[in-house]
Amino acid sequence: MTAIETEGLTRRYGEVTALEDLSLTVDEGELFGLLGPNGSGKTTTIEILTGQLTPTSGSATVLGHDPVAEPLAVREAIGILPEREDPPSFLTPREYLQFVGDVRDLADVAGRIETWADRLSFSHKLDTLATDLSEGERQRVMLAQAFLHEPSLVFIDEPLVNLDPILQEEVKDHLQEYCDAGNTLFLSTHFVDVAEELCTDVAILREGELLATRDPRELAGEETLLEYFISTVGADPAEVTR
Ligand SMILES: Nc1ncnc2c1ncn2[C@@H]1O[C@H](COP(=O)(O)OP(=O)(O)OP(=O)(O)O)[C@@H](O)[C@H]1O
Repeated sequence: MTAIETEGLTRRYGEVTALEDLSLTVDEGELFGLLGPNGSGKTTTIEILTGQLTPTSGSATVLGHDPVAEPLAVREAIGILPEREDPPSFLTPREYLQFVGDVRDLADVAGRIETWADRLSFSHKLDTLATDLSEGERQRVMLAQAFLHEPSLVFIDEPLVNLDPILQEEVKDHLQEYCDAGNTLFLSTHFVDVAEELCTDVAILREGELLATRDPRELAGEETLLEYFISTVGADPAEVTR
C-alpha cells in the first residue's frame, strides 16, 4: 500500500522556486529520508504534505487524503515534528502532552504520557517546566507528541538534533521498531550517516529539484551514502557532515 504519493508538486515564492515538479511514492512501512543541502526544499515538501502549505501546482495524497482539500483529515491521521519546535516554556511535559492528547481527543492520555516518557527516557522530567529542560529533553518531549496518538505515518524534520550519542541510539532503535511494526516514517535530515543506517529509501533534493531516489543498501560496498550524496549534489563535505 502507498502511504504518500506526489505528482508534479511545485511551490514558488515570487521568483524563487522552492520545489519543482516533485513526483515520488512512499510505501507503507518505509523509513523514508529526504536529503538535500540547505534551502533545497525539504521543509517545503513536509509543509505541503502535512497540510500546512498549499503547492503552486501539482497534487499529493497522504494516507489517502489530499493535503490541500482535506488538511484537517491529514493532520488528524499523521504525527508531525517540525524543525526547531519546542514545548511551551510555561508548561511541563505532562501538561503539554495532556493538551496534545486532549486536542487529539485521545483516550487514556495519562497512560500514554507515561508510556512515551518512559520510551523516550524523560519520565523524571515530566513535571519540570519546559523552560528548565535541556534542548535534548525538549526534543524528546516533541518526539513524544508526534507519536502520542500512535499514528501510522509520522513526519520528522531532524529527529536526532540536540540528542547525545546514547539517546540518539535509543531514538534510532525506536524509529526502526516503529517501521518494523508496519508504520511509515518520513524524515528530513542533514545526518547522511543516520539516513544510511536507518532509511529504506532516500530522495536527494537540490534547489527544489529531485535529483535521485535510492535504497541506501543498494550502494553497499561501492560508495557510502555520503559520497553518493556529495557526488550527486556537488556539495562540499562540510555542508553535510556533523
Ligand atoms: N516563505 C518563504 N518566502 C520566500 N522564500 C521561501 C519561503 N520559504 C522558503 N523559501 C525558500 O524556498 C527554498 C526552500 O526552502 P526550504 O525551507 O524548503 O529548504 P530546506 O531544504 O528545508 O532547507 P534547510 O536544510 O536549510 O532547512 C529556499 O530557497 C528558501 O529560501
